[in-house]
Amino acid sequence: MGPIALAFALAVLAWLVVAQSALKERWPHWHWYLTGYPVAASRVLFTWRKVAQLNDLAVSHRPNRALLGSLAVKGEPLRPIAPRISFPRATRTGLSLVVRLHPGQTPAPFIAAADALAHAWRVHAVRVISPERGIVLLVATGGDPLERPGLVQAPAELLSALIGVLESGSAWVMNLRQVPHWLIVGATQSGKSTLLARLVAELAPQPVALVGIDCKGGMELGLFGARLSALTTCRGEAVAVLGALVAETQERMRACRVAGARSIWELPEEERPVPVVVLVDELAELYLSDGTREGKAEAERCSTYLLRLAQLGAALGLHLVVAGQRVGSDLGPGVTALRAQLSGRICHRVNDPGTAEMTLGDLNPDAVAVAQAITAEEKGVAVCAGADGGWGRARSHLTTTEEARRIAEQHQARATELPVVAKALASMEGGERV
Ligand SMILES: Nc1ncnc2c1ncn2[C@@H]1O[C@H](COP(=O)(O)OP(=O)(O)OP(=O)(O)O)[C@@H](O)[C@H]1O
Repeated sequence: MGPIALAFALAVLAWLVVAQSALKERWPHWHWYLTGYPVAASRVLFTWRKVAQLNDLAVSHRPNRALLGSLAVKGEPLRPIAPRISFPRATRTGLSLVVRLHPGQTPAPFIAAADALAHAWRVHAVRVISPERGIVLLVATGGDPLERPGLVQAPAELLSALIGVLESGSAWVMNLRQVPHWLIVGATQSGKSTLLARLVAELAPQPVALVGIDCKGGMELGLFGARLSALTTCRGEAVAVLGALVAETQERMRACRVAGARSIWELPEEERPVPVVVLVDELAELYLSDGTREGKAEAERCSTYLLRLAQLGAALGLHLVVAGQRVGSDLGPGVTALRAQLSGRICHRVNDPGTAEMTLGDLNPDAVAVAQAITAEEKGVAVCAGADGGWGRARSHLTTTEEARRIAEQHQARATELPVVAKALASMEGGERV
């Protein structure tokens, strides 16, 4: 090959490399269709029989028992047959294929083999769905969809917030009417505050009162001060506000009883009190006592009030969103009881396995392992679990501090006054706190 031909070949190669990385950056799905899909589809077709046999997905049509003289012997029949699969179909983020189950098979062994399939096909993950009896759909995702999550849409609903994107590519929505209370955990710099900022930005335009409890001096929630109906910056104030909110639940209960309603949502619209979302940043600040008698009493009162709000709040339009770096029974006996009431769970990267276990362990042990695998680079990535037992990885949309402040100021007219809370805070300023 002459030097000119060599230079030309190198130039073409360099151009291909640049074009491919530009394609990956700007149109990732086209990059996948042209380069990733053909390779992955061939792997699926060439490896299916072997992978099915190794993972007990293949069955034999012959019985696994036979008579040997007067003895019945049981064993593994030779030549098990892998279930039939369709040709892998390309999707925007991966591929999918249909498996027709043999009689007697169920989707369970396919679910157990999902990880082995992902490794065999060298894809990010394989999900197993059974859309109809006798059929299993294997959906493979080529790369991690949370690395560069696209923008998604969700219908606007009262008390519902579009938080980000789920691993499946669909919208990650926090709907407080469906799951009334949430626990959010994550180590420092994992993305908790960004998630809270996103939640405030989504709730700010809605007719909802927001109460901030931020005992780290109001450094995090203070940004949204303009849109908050109340903000407490120390535990003394938090006790007063939480106590006032418990009194508010009693008042709402009385109103419901008089009207013969079982929740505020059954009251006529003009009589319905405004829903309240209480945001707590750093749960530990409310629970840890400084050893003094007053400190202990304050922590106990916080714990009792939070538990009371979590128990009664759902039907009365009072919702808790509690965030913290660590959650463990060492914070106090009330923490485990509170966790049981917070049915929505979000676990970012955590420093200790105990916190992941405490957040997700009672819902799904597999979710704990996935949460522990979140790395420090995956900021905003979390495992999210709802009341229905379903869970998955997700990533919040990045809402900057500046954006959140701007949205809060834009909607400050919606910061409804809560008279009982204002009274409790005023009485503190007037006397107890000095
Ligand atoms: N969804 C996201 N996508 C991209 N970057 C994110 C996302 N969420 C958070 N980050 C980035 O991660 C960094 C830390 O986020 P954040 O302040 O929310 O963490 P945190 O858990 O609240 O930390 P701390 O407890 O120290 O306040 C920020 O610089 C933010 O830009």
